[in-house]
Amino acid sequence: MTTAIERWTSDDPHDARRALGATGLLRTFNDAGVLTAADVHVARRTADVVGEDDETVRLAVALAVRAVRQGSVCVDLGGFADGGSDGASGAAGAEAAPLPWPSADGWLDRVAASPLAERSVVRADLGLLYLDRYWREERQVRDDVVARLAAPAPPVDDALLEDSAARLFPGDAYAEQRVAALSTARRLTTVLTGGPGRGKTTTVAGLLALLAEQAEHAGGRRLRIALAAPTGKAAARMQEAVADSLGALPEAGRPEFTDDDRRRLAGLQAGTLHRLLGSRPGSSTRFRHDRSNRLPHDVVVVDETSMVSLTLMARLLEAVRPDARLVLVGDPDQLASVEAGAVLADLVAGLGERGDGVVSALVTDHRSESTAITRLAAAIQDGDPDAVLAELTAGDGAVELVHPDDAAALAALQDELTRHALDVRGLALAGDAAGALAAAERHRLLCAHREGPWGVAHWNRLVERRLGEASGVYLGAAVGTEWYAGRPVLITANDYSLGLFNGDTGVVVADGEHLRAHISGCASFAVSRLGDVETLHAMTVHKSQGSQAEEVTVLLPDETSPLLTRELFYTAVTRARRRVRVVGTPEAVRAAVLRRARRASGLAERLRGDVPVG
Ligand SMILES: Nc1ncnc2c1ncn2[C@@H]1O[C@H](COP(=O)(O)OP(=O)(O)OP(=O)(O)O)[C@@H](O)[C@H]1O
Repeated sequence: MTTAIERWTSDDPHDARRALGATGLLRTFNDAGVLTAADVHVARRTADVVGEDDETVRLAVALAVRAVRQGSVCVDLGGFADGGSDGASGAAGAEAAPLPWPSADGWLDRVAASPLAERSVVRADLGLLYLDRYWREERQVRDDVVARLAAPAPPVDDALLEDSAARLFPGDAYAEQRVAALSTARRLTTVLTGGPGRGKTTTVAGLLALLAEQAEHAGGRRLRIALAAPTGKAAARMQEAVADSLGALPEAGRPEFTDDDRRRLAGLQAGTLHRLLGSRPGSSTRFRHDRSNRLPHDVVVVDETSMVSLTLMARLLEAVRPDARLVLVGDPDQLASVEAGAVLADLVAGLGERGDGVVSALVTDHRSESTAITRLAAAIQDGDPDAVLAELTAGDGAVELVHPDDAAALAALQDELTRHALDVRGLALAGDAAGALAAAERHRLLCAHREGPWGVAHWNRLVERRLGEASGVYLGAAVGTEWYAGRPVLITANDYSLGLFNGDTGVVVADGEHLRAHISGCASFAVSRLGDVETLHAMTVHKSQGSQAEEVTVLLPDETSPLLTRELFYTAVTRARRRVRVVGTPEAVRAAVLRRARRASGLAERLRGDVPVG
């Protein structure tokens, strides 16, 4: 039986992923780099406790643990036995030696009949194998969504709603958003999707004005609105964009927010989902607000929902009041959450086909200055590698493909990166913080990997070395030289005392004898006060989610990299506003377009099942 399953490899006999003392199938699959020590450990411990000796059952449990580690909610054991990919990661590795996969026939049934299932350690459902916690969470999300969809629609004054929608979403130019906003206003639970610049935030701003007006018109108290996002940076961006929309000067053909709208929405603040739900020290999966202590808000809007894991969605759904509106906003084509689940994509897949307005998709691009970038992103979404390659090689200055063996082009890229870094450094040395920040945000170098020749670490070092050579000083990771004027930085952990969020970016700027880090949209800090920072000459595509730059260079790894997926490529390309350069072989481009970052999950199927159409 052939296997094309992602494997780790290591020559180090002491590699921490090797499970000491493992035997039988667990040993074989650990040696082959399919399972890590943690997968094996959990399977062995739980099986030993209940006295389960069947090696194939033990292997199945280890694979379920592995699946969660890789972002899936469950595992399709049949997918392995069929050969081909594991269905979850879709990863490559076809040249590795064949593995002794148990026959798919009866494998899941044996697990279902085992004491491990009896004791609810694992669950077999929908032909999939779950660890108990994820099975519960998936069913809870399904049950809560179904209950919300079956609940009566919130009352609205239709005439007033239509009237105000015409003012807030005027004419043909805003027709798509008007339809979406009206549909959202008339429902308790909705999903609003769209890629970058499709007008999602504009729609949210108008929608909130509509809802606040409705509440006031109904004579009730002021509408309580929660704006939340998975990261602080995304929350800050939403707050800023909504405030910009509300405060925009009157202009013919544009949304017209009145002083009454502004009064009703004054003081609107966005925050992280964790903060909204009430983080509890020592627990990342339980919050202060839950089913017995619901959130007080009448409307809860969540932006960047693609980054929300199954667990967090479960916690959100149990905390939102059953009669409060919930609006989930995001781009289901982007990379999914770091933790297990692909909830937004599942909601869209499970509810989108109903065509009843629960899912509204915004498709018109209002931002990209380049139609070539828009076409490239669309071709990636369509999974059409020929169209993607045609777009990349059409000679449009806005999109470009650079072959990694093209030494001259790579040298030119390095020169350009150095020039860009020198520009930033020049402004930073001169103490021009605003100029340095703007220059730093003009270009982003995005990598799939952290390590290796196409990884963030390598390119950060390379740019620092060249910058140092050009500046005549040593700059870089060594103690005492890591802080320098012009160092672009990425904040990697929330720091509530400083008001800094994971994902914030900035530049180090000279202030007389001292160095200060100026963070975009935030204050400046003595560099000694910053703890969790990384250098940002290059960053991972994952970390770039939720931000855009004028120009983007994407370094694709070779086609065997398991990280190379359509979602990664799409996310990277859509970070660019004006120009995108892809460094990779045509084979890597093809592999990226064709390989889905599929996460095994049963949520879409559960939702497709028996949700009432309302
Ligand atoms: N119907 C429209 N006509 C013209 N311009 C629009 C329209 N809708 C939005 N815009 C403008 O397009 C830009 C992008 O809109 P918006 O920020 O609402 O998109 P978004 O989907 O939230 O983007 P992102 O996900 O990248 O934050 C904004 O400058 C906005 O003012």
